[in-house]
Amino acid sequence: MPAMTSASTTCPSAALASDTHPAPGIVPLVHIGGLRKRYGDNEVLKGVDLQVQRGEVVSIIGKSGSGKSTLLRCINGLEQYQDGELRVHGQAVNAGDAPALRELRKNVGMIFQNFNLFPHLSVGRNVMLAPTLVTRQPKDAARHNAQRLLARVGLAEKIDAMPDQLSGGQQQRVAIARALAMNPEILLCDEVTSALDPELVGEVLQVVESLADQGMTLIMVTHEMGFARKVSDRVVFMHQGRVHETGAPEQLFGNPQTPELRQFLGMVHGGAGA
Ligand SMILES: Nc1ncnc2c1ncn2[C@@H]1O[C@H](COP(=O)(O)OP(=O)(O)OP(=O)(O)O)[C@@H](O)[C@H]1O
Repeated sequence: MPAMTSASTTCPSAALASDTHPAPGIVPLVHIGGLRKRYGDNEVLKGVDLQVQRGEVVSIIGKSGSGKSTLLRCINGLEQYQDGELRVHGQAVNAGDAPALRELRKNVGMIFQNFNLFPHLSVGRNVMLAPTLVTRQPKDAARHNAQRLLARVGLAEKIDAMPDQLSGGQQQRVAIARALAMNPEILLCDEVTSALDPELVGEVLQVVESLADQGMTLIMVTHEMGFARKVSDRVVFMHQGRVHETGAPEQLFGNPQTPELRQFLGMVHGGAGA
């Protein structure tokens, strides 16, 4: 994980909402500028700016309804946006362009709150599905790859089990293995522990942390403040559809600059150590 610094939390003004600027010549893996997204009359993203560098671990926090999931879904092309720039790997993300989306999904994996495994397919077939369908990987190679990925999430022996034979934590770990099957450069994690019983949260966070340690670029929406503080290079606080404050975890949690962030941290876990 590269050490990221942010000027944003040192300047308590409009700069709070601005993002870290990469050194000249370094193209961010994800570039988001002035992104706007509406559902009908409800403008959910009101000009989001965010740059994510290769290998960076970014956590997005904020109140319910602040637009966190919508932002992730835009990055993965699951939602159309109305205005602004959104580029992954230098390529514009356009939810209406099916061939471009197929390419995007090879680079960007996503894990959802509710696992979204195919219930009628075995664990192994769930993991093999995208490589065999999208990149026409031969079945033997895909199964070998699935075995390797399931071992990585501690579930090698479950390759022939059905999803309903697994606990929620195990299902989520299969979902992570499935997301890794296309060898993505970026993993988007949308509240991946929210649907789990508390005793199953740790095993999933451990897998996510190991991916972070291995250099995976991660953008995570999370309500696990302690986890965000521990694994992130940078934390982004969203408020009312904008990036309101951003910075290194120790800055953001330890020295919040805006009343909105102070209030939010006060609401969750008594401030996650803030
Ligand atoms: N498919 C949709 N159609 C219409 N409105 C939507 C849709 N998805 C989200 N919204 C609205 O967009 C706003 C932001 O939702 P979003 O899920 O992005 O927030 P969030 O910050 O991720 O919240 P939470 O922490 O509760 O998941 C909310 O007002 C929500 O009702």
